[in-house]
Amino acid sequence: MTTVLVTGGAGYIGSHAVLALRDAGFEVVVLDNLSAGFREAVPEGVPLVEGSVRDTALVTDALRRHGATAVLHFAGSLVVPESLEQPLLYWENNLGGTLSVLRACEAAGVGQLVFSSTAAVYGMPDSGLVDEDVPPCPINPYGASKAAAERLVADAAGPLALRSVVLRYFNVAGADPAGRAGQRTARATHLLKVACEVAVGQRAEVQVFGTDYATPDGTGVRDFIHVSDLAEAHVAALRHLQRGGDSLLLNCGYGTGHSVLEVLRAVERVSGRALPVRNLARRAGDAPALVARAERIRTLLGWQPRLEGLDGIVSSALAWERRMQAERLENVA
Ligand SMILES: NC(=O)c1ccc[n+]([C@@H]2O[C@H](COP(=O)([O-])OP(=O)(O)OC[C@H]3O[C@@H](n4cnc5c(N)ncnc54)[C@H](O)[C@@H]3O)[C@@H](O)[C@H]2O)c1
Ligand SMILES: O=c1ccn([C@@H]2O[C@H](COP(=O)(O)OP(=O)(O)O[C@H]3O[C@H](CO)[C@H](O)[C@H](O)[C@H]3O)[C@@H](O)[C@H]2O)c(=O)[nH]1
Repeated sequence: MTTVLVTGGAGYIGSHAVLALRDAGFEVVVLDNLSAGFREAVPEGVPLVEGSVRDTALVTDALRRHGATAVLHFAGSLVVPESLEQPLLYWENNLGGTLSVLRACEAAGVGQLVFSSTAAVYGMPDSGLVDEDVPPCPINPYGASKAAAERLVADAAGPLALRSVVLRYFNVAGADPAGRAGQRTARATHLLKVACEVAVGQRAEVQVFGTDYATPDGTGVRDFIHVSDLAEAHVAALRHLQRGGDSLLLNCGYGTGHSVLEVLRAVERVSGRALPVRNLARRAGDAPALVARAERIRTLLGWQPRLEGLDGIVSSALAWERRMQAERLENVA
Protein backbone atom coordinates (compact mmCIF):
# COMPACT_ATOMS: atom_id res chain seq x y z
CA MET A 1 0.00 0.00 0.00
CA THR A 2 1.46 3.38 -1.03
CA THR A 3 1.17 6.23 1.48
CA VAL A 4 0.97 9.80 0.19
CA LEU A 5 1.45 13.00 2.19
CA VAL A 6 -1.05 15.65 1.08
CA THR A 7 -0.11 19.15 2.20
CA GLY A 8 -3.09 21.50 2.20
CA GLY A 9 -5.38 18.46 2.27
CA ALA A 10 -7.91 20.25 4.50
CA GLY A 11 -8.43 22.85 1.77
CA TYR A 12 -10.71 22.93 -1.24
CA ILE A 13 -8.75 21.09 -3.95
CA GLY A 14 -6.64 19.06 -1.51
CA SER A 15 -9.74 17.58 0.16
CA HIS A 16 -11.06 16.42 -3.23
CA ALA A 17 -7.66 14.91 -4.03
CA VAL A 18 -7.74 13.03 -0.72
CA LEU A 19 -11.08 11.48 -1.75
CA ALA A 20 -9.77 10.56 -5.20
CA LEU A 21 -6.60 9.02 -3.73
CA ARG A 22 -8.58 6.95 -1.24
CA ASP A 23 -11.02 5.87 -3.95
CA ALA A 24 -7.96 4.71 -5.93
CA GLY A 25 -6.63 2.69 -2.98
CA PHE A 26 -3.88 4.96 -1.64
CA GLU A 27 -3.22 5.58 2.06
CA VAL A 28 -3.27 9.29 2.82
CA VAL A 29 -1.85 11.57 5.50
CA VAL A 30 -2.84 15.26 5.52
CA LEU A 31 -0.58 18.05 6.73
CA ASP A 32 -2.35 21.41 7.05
CA ASN A 33 -2.08 24.42 9.35
CA LEU A 34 -5.83 25.08 8.97
CA SER A 35 -5.13 28.72 8.05
CA ALA A 36 -7.68 28.40 5.25
CA GLY A 37 -8.64 24.74 5.58
CA PHE A 38 -11.10 22.86 7.77
CA ARG A 39 -10.67 19.90 10.05
CA GLU A 40 -14.07 18.57 8.94
CA ALA A 41 -12.84 18.49 5.32
CA VAL A 42 -10.45 15.65 6.26
CA PRO A 43 -12.32 12.32 6.05
CA GLU A 44 -12.56 10.09 9.07
CA GLY A 45 -9.66 7.65 9.21
CA VAL A 46 -7.21 10.03 7.51
CA PRO A 47 -4.54 11.29 9.94
CA LEU A 48 -4.24 15.08 10.12
CA VAL A 49 -0.84 16.52 11.08
CA GLU A 50 -1.61 20.06 12.15
CA GLY A 51 1.18 22.52 11.36
CA SER A 52 2.96 24.48 8.65
CA VAL A 53 4.78 23.16 5.60
CA ARG A 54 7.40 25.75 6.50
CA ASP A 55 8.25 23.62 9.55
CA THR A 56 10.72 21.29 7.80
CA ALA A 57 11.19 19.07 10.87
CA LEU A 58 7.43 18.53 11.13
CA VAL A 59 7.08 17.62 7.44
CA THR A 60 10.11 15.29 7.63
CA ASP A 61 8.72 13.61 10.71
CA ALA A 62 5.29 13.17 9.08
CA LEU A 63 6.90 11.57 5.99
CA ARG A 64 9.03 9.21 8.08
CA ARG A 65 6.42 8.29 10.68
CA HIS A 66 3.81 7.39 8.08
CA GLY A 67 6.24 5.83 5.61
CA ALA A 68 5.10 8.18 2.82
CA THR A 69 6.77 7.72 -0.56
CA ALA A 70 5.19 10.66 -2.38
CA VAL A 71 4.00 14.19 -1.64
CA LEU A 72 1.11 16.10 -3.18
CA HIS A 73 1.94 19.71 -2.29
CA PHE A 74 -1.22 21.87 -2.34
CA ALA A 75 -0.56 24.09 0.70
CA GLY A 76 -0.14 27.71 -0.28
CA SER A 77 -1.69 31.14 -0.60
CA LEU A 78 -3.72 31.80 -3.70
CA VAL A 79 -5.78 34.97 -3.90
CA VAL A 80 -4.50 37.33 -6.60
CA PRO A 81 -5.61 40.67 -5.02
CA GLU A 82 -4.34 39.59 -1.59
CA SER A 83 -0.96 38.80 -3.15
CA LEU A 84 -0.68 42.43 -4.30
CA GLU A 85 -1.35 43.62 -0.74
CA GLN A 86 0.85 41.06 1.03
CA PRO A 87 3.61 40.02 -1.38
CA LEU A 88 5.95 38.84 1.39
CA LEU A 89 3.33 36.44 2.71
CA TYR A 90 2.98 34.97 -0.79
CA TRP A 91 6.71 34.57 -1.32
CA GLU A 92 7.15 33.08 2.16
CA ASN A 93 4.29 30.64 1.91
CA ASN A 94 4.55 29.61 -1.73
CA LEU A 95 8.29 29.68 -2.33
CA GLY A 96 9.39 29.20 1.31
CA GLY A 97 6.81 26.45 1.79
CA THR A 98 7.97 24.57 -1.31
CA LEU A 99 11.63 24.91 -0.29
CA SER A 100 10.79 23.42 3.08
CA VAL A 101 8.84 20.52 1.53
CA LEU A 102 11.80 19.78 -0.76
CA ARG A 103 14.18 19.82 2.22
CA ALA A 104 11.87 17.37 3.99
CA CYS A 105 11.75 15.11 0.91
CA GLU A 106 15.54 15.16 0.83
CA ALA A 107 15.80 14.28 4.53
CA ALA A 108 13.20 11.50 4.34
CA GLY A 109 14.38 10.14 0.99
CA VAL A 110 11.08 10.83 -0.78
CA GLY A 111 11.51 11.12 -4.54
CA GLN A 112 8.01 11.77 -5.96
CA LEU A 113 6.27 15.14 -5.88
CA VAL A 114 3.10 16.51 -7.45
CA PHE A 115 3.09 20.30 -7.19
CA SER A 116 0.09 22.64 -7.44
CA SER A 117 0.95 25.47 -9.79
CA THR A 118 -1.32 27.86 -11.58
CA ALA A 119 -2.24 29.47 -14.88
CA ALA A 120 -1.31 32.73 -13.15
CA VAL A 121 2.35 31.95 -14.04
CA TYR A 122 1.50 32.85 -17.66
CA GLY A 123 0.56 36.44 -16.79
CA MET A 124 -1.09 38.06 -19.76
CA PRO A 125 -0.69 35.66 -22.70
CA ASP A 126 -0.89 37.30 -26.12
CA SER A 127 -4.04 35.56 -27.28
CA GLY A 128 -5.70 32.22 -27.82
CA LEU A 129 -4.85 29.05 -25.98
CA VAL A 130 -1.75 29.07 -23.81
CA ASP A 131 0.51 26.03 -23.96
CA GLU A 132 3.11 24.78 -21.50
CA ASP A 133 6.03 26.02 -23.61
CA VAL A 134 5.01 29.67 -23.30
CA PRO A 135 7.62 31.15 -20.91
CA PRO A 136 6.21 32.20 -17.52
CA CYS A 137 5.62 35.95 -17.30
CA PRO A 138 3.56 36.52 -14.16
CA ILE A 139 1.85 39.86 -13.53
CA ASN A 140 1.19 39.51 -9.79
CA PRO A 141 3.11 38.22 -6.74
CA TYR A 142 0.93 35.11 -6.55
CA GLY A 143 1.89 34.00 -10.08
CA ALA A 144 5.51 35.08 -9.54
CA SER A 145 5.87 33.08 -6.32
CA LYS A 146 4.44 29.97 -8.01
CA ALA A 147 6.67 30.39 -11.09
CA ALA A 148 9.68 30.62 -8.76
CA ALA A 149 8.54 27.53 -6.85
CA GLU A 150 8.23 25.63 -10.16
CA ARG A 151 11.80 26.62 -10.99
CA LEU A 152 12.95 25.50 -7.55
CA VAL A 153 11.32 22.09 -8.04
CA ALA A 154 13.07 21.76 -11.42
CA ASP A 155 16.47 22.79 -10.00
CA ALA A 156 16.13 20.34 -7.10
CA ALA A 157 15.20 17.37 -9.28
CA GLY A 158 18.67 16.06 -10.23
CA PRO A 159 20.55 16.48 -6.95
CA LEU A 160 17.60 15.21 -4.89
CA ALA A 161 16.80 12.30 -7.25
CA LEU A 162 13.29 13.68 -7.28
CA ARG A 163 10.77 13.28 -10.08
CA SER A 164 7.85 15.67 -10.18
CA VAL A 165 4.64 16.45 -11.98
CA VAL A 166 3.93 20.17 -11.89
CA LEU A 167 0.25 20.83 -12.61
CA ARG A 168 -0.77 24.31 -13.71
CA TYR A 169 -4.42 24.54 -12.78
CA PHE A 170 -6.67 26.96 -14.58
CA ASN A 171 -9.81 28.04 -12.68
CA VAL A 172 -10.98 25.30 -10.38
CA ALA A 173 -14.66 25.11 -9.46
CA GLY A 174 -17.49 22.74 -8.54
CA ALA A 175 -17.83 20.14 -5.82
CA ASP A 176 -17.67 16.36 -5.40
CA PRO A 177 -20.70 15.05 -7.36
CA ALA A 178 -21.50 12.67 -4.47
CA GLY A 179 -21.62 15.61 -2.05
CA ARG A 180 -18.72 14.39 0.10
CA ALA A 181 -16.70 17.61 -0.30
CA GLY A 182 -16.94 21.13 -1.66
CA GLN A 183 -15.49 24.59 -1.26
CA ARG A 184 -15.81 25.86 2.32
CA THR A 185 -13.41 28.83 1.93
CA ALA A 186 -14.35 31.74 4.20
CA ARG A 187 -14.69 35.17 2.53
CA ALA A 188 -14.24 33.47 -0.84
CA THR A 189 -13.17 35.61 -3.79
CA HIS A 190 -13.51 33.05 -6.59
CA LEU A 191 -16.16 34.01 -9.12
CA LEU A 192 -18.20 30.82 -9.20
CA LYS A 193 -18.22 30.38 -5.43
CA VAL A 194 -19.23 34.03 -4.97
CA ALA A 195 -22.04 33.68 -7.54
CA CYS A 196 -23.36 30.53 -5.84
CA GLU A 197 -23.31 32.31 -2.46
CA VAL A 198 -25.43 35.06 -4.00
CA ALA A 199 -27.80 32.48 -5.52
CA VAL A 200 -28.48 30.92 -2.09
CA GLY A 201 -28.93 34.31 -0.39
CA GLN A 202 -25.64 34.32 1.53
CA ARG A 203 -24.40 37.46 -0.28
CA ALA A 204 -26.29 40.42 -1.69
CA GLU A 205 -24.73 40.81 -5.15
CA VAL A 206 -22.02 39.78 -7.57
CA GLN A 207 -19.50 42.42 -8.51
CA VAL A 208 -18.18 42.18 -12.07
CA PHE A 209 -14.61 43.41 -12.23
CA GLY A 210 -14.19 44.97 -15.67
CA THR A 211 -16.57 45.12 -18.62
CA ASP A 212 -14.14 46.75 -21.05
CA TYR A 213 -11.70 43.93 -21.80
CA ALA A 214 -10.98 43.05 -25.43
CA THR A 215 -13.06 39.87 -25.05
CA PRO A 216 -16.34 38.95 -26.81
CA ASP A 217 -18.59 40.49 -24.10
CA GLY A 218 -16.00 42.75 -22.43
CA THR A 219 -15.64 40.65 -19.25
CA GLY A 220 -12.74 38.40 -18.22
CA VAL A 221 -12.48 34.92 -19.75
CA ARG A 222 -11.30 31.83 -17.85
CA ASP A 223 -11.06 28.05 -18.35
CA PHE A 224 -13.08 26.43 -15.56
CA ILE A 225 -12.15 22.88 -14.58
CA HIS A 226 -14.25 20.66 -12.31
CA VAL A 227 -12.42 20.02 -9.04
CA SER A 228 -13.12 16.27 -9.16
CA ASP A 229 -11.63 15.95 -12.67
CA LEU A 230 -8.62 17.84 -11.36
CA ALA A 231 -8.39 15.49 -8.37
CA GLU A 232 -8.31 12.55 -10.82
CA ALA A 233 -5.47 14.25 -12.67
CA HIS A 234 -3.45 14.05 -9.44
CA VAL A 235 -4.05 10.32 -9.18
CA ALA A 236 -2.93 9.95 -12.81
CA ALA A 237 0.17 12.04 -12.09
CA LEU A 238 1.06 9.92 -9.10
CA ARG A 239 0.63 6.69 -11.06
CA HIS A 240 2.91 8.11 -13.75
CA LEU A 241 5.62 8.76 -11.14
CA GLN A 242 5.09 5.31 -9.60
CA ARG A 243 5.66 3.75 -13.02
CA GLY A 244 9.03 5.52 -13.08
CA GLY A 245 7.86 8.25 -15.48
CA ASP A 246 9.89 11.40 -16.14
CA SER A 247 9.17 14.79 -14.63
CA LEU A 248 6.34 16.64 -16.37
CA LEU A 249 4.85 20.13 -16.51
CA LEU A 250 1.17 20.10 -17.52
CA ASN A 251 -1.73 22.49 -17.92
CA CYS A 252 -4.95 21.41 -16.22
CA GLY A 253 -7.93 22.88 -18.02
CA TYR A 254 -10.48 21.90 -20.64
CA GLY A 255 -9.33 24.35 -23.32
CA THR A 256 -12.65 26.19 -23.33
CA GLY A 257 -13.03 29.79 -22.19
CA HIS A 258 -16.10 31.17 -20.43
CA SER A 259 -16.62 34.84 -19.70
CA VAL A 260 -17.64 36.21 -16.31
CA LEU A 261 -21.10 36.99 -17.72
CA GLU A 262 -21.47 33.46 -19.13
CA VAL A 263 -20.68 32.05 -15.69
CA LEU A 264 -23.27 34.30 -14.06
CA ARG A 265 -25.86 33.28 -16.66
CA ALA A 266 -25.12 29.60 -15.98
CA VAL A 267 -25.63 30.14 -12.25
CA GLU A 268 -28.93 31.91 -12.97
CA ARG A 269 -30.03 29.11 -15.30
CA VAL A 270 -29.19 26.31 -12.90
CA SER A 271 -30.44 28.05 -9.74
CA GLY A 272 -33.53 29.56 -11.34
CA ARG A 273 -32.69 32.87 -9.61
CA ALA A 274 -31.73 36.24 -11.09
CA LEU A 275 -28.43 37.43 -9.60
CA PRO A 276 -28.09 41.09 -8.62
CA VAL A 277 -24.98 42.31 -10.43
CA ARG A 278 -22.88 45.45 -10.02
CA ASN A 279 -20.37 46.39 -12.73
CA LEU A 280 -17.10 47.74 -11.36
CA ALA A 281 -13.68 48.72 -12.69
CA ARG A 282 -11.08 46.07 -13.55
CA ARG A 283 -9.44 44.34 -10.59
CA ALA A 284 -5.69 44.91 -10.28
CA GLY A 285 -3.52 41.95 -11.29
CA ASP A 286 -6.18 40.28 -13.50
CA ALA A 287 -5.44 38.95 -16.98
CA PRO A 288 -8.14 39.52 -19.62
CA ALA A 289 -8.21 35.87 -20.71
CA LEU A 290 -6.57 32.61 -19.57
CA VAL A 291 -7.50 29.44 -21.45
CA ALA A 292 -5.43 26.26 -21.55
CA ARG A 293 -4.07 24.36 -24.47
CA ALA A 294 -5.17 21.18 -22.81
CA GLU A 295 -3.99 18.23 -24.92
CA ARG A 296 -0.66 17.44 -23.27
CA ILE A 297 -2.05 16.07 -20.02
CA ARG A 298 -4.43 13.80 -21.94
CA THR A 299 -1.63 12.48 -24.11
CA LEU A 300 1.02 12.01 -21.43
CA LEU A 301 -1.09 10.91 -18.47
CA GLY A 302 -4.06 9.39 -20.30
CA TRP A 303 -6.28 11.66 -18.19
CA GLN A 304 -9.87 11.83 -19.44
CA PRO A 305 -12.13 14.43 -17.86
CA ARG A 306 -15.57 13.09 -16.93
CA LEU A 307 -17.28 16.28 -15.78
CA GLU A 308 -16.55 18.77 -18.55
CA GLY A 309 -19.10 21.57 -19.08
CA LEU A 310 -20.10 24.68 -17.20
CA ASP A 311 -23.61 23.62 -16.15
CA GLY A 312 -22.35 20.45 -14.42
CA ILE A 313 -19.71 22.45 -12.57
CA VAL A 314 -22.34 24.98 -11.52
CA SER A 315 -24.91 22.39 -10.40
CA SER A 316 -22.41 20.58 -8.18
CA ALA A 317 -21.17 23.89 -6.71
CA LEU A 318 -24.73 25.04 -6.13
CA ALA A 319 -25.79 21.77 -4.47
CA TRP A 320 -22.84 22.15 -2.10
CA GLU A 321 -23.62 25.82 -1.42
CA ARG A 322 -27.24 24.98 -0.63
CA ARG A 323 -26.05 22.44 1.89
CA MET A 324 -23.63 24.96 3.46
CA GLN A 325 -26.42 27.53 3.63
CA ALA A 326 -28.81 25.04 5.29
CA GLU A 327 -26.10 24.26 7.89
CA ARG A 328 -25.53 27.97 8.54
CA LEU A 329 -29.26 28.56 9.03
CA GLU A 330 -29.49 25.54 11.33
CA ASN A 331 -26.63 26.90 13.46
CA VAL A 332 -28.34 30.29 13.76
CA ALA A 333 -31.70 28.73 14.77
N1 LIG B 1 -8.56 27.37 -6.52
C1 LIG B 1 -8.03 27.60 -7.71
O1 LIG B 1 -8.73 28.01 -8.67
C2 LIG B 1 -6.57 27.34 -7.95
C3 LIG B 1 -6.07 27.58 -9.24
C4 LIG B 1 -4.72 27.33 -9.48
C5 LIG B 1 -3.89 26.83 -8.49
N2 LIG B 1 -4.40 26.61 -7.25
C6 LIG B 1 -3.48 26.07 -6.24
O2 LIG B 1 -4.04 24.93 -5.61
C7 LIG B 1 -3.61 24.82 -4.26
C8 LIG B 1 -4.80 24.59 -3.35
O3 LIG B 1 -5.70 25.66 -3.51
P1 LIG B 1 -7.20 25.62 -2.90
O4 LIG B 1 -8.08 26.32 -3.88
O5 LIG B 1 -7.54 24.27 -2.47
O6 LIG B 1 -7.03 26.60 -1.66
P2 LIG B 1 -7.38 26.40 -0.12
O7 LIG B 1 -7.03 27.68 0.55
O8 LIG B 1 -8.74 25.85 0.05
O9 LIG B 1 -6.34 25.27 0.30
C9 LIG B 1 -5.03 25.54 0.69
C10 LIG B 1 -4.78 24.75 1.96
O10 LIG B 1 -3.42 24.92 2.35
C11 LIG B 1 -3.39 25.18 3.74
N3 LIG B 1 -2.17 25.96 3.99
C12 LIG B 1 -1.87 27.20 3.55
N4 LIG B 1 -0.64 27.55 3.95
C13 LIG B 1 -0.16 26.49 4.66
C14 LIG B 1 1.07 26.21 5.33
N5 LIG B 1 2.05 27.12 5.37
N6 LIG B 1 1.23 25.02 5.93
C15 LIG B 1 0.23 24.09 5.91
N7 LIG B 1 -0.94 24.29 5.31
C16 LIG B 1 -1.13 25.48 4.68
C17 LIG B 1 -4.67 25.92 4.06
O11 LIG B 1 -5.05 25.82 5.43
C18 LIG B 1 -5.65 25.21 3.13
O12 LIG B 1 -6.23 24.10 3.75
C19 LIG B 1 -2.82 26.12 -3.98
O13 LIG B 1 -1.44 25.81 -4.02
C20 LIG B 1 -3.20 27.04 -5.11
O14 LIG B 1 -2.19 27.96 -5.42
C21 LIG B 1 -5.71 26.85 -6.95
O1 LIG C 1 -16.45 38.52 -7.55
C1 LIG C 1 -15.80 38.36 -8.60
C2 LIG C 1 -14.72 37.46 -8.69
C3 LIG C 1 -14.04 37.36 -9.89
N1 LIG C 1 -14.42 38.10 -10.96
C4 LIG C 1 -13.71 37.93 -12.25
O2 LIG C 1 -13.76 36.55 -12.59
C5 LIG C 1 -12.55 36.11 -13.20
C6 LIG C 1 -11.96 34.98 -12.37
O3 LIG C 1 -11.56 35.49 -11.10
P1 LIG C 1 -11.29 34.55 -9.83
O4 LIG C 1 -10.98 35.43 -8.67
O5 LIG C 1 -12.41 33.59 -9.69
O6 LIG C 1 -10.03 33.70 -10.26
P2 LIG C 1 -8.62 34.20 -10.85
O7 LIG C 1 -8.64 33.92 -12.32
O8 LIG C 1 -8.26 35.56 -10.40
O9 LIG C 1 -7.62 33.23 -10.11
C7 LIG C 1 -7.90 31.85 -9.90
O10 LIG C 1 -7.39 31.09 -10.94
C8 LIG C 1 -6.06 31.33 -11.21
C9 LIG C 1 -5.69 30.47 -12.38
O11 LIG C 1 -6.25 30.99 -13.56
C10 LIG C 1 -5.22 31.17 -9.96
O12 LIG C 1 -4.54 29.98 -9.86
C11 LIG C 1 -5.85 31.48 -8.62
O13 LIG C 1 -5.40 30.62 -7.58
C12 LIG C 1 -7.27 31.43 -8.58
O14 LIG C 1 -7.66 32.29 -7.53
C13 LIG C 1 -11.66 37.36 -13.28
O15 LIG C 1 -11.84 37.94 -14.53
C14 LIG C 1 -12.23 38.27 -12.18
O16 LIG C 1 -12.02 39.64 -12.41
C15 LIG C 1 -15.47 38.98 -10.90
O17 LIG C 1 -15.79 39.67 -11.87
N2 LIG C 1 -16.14 39.08 -9.71
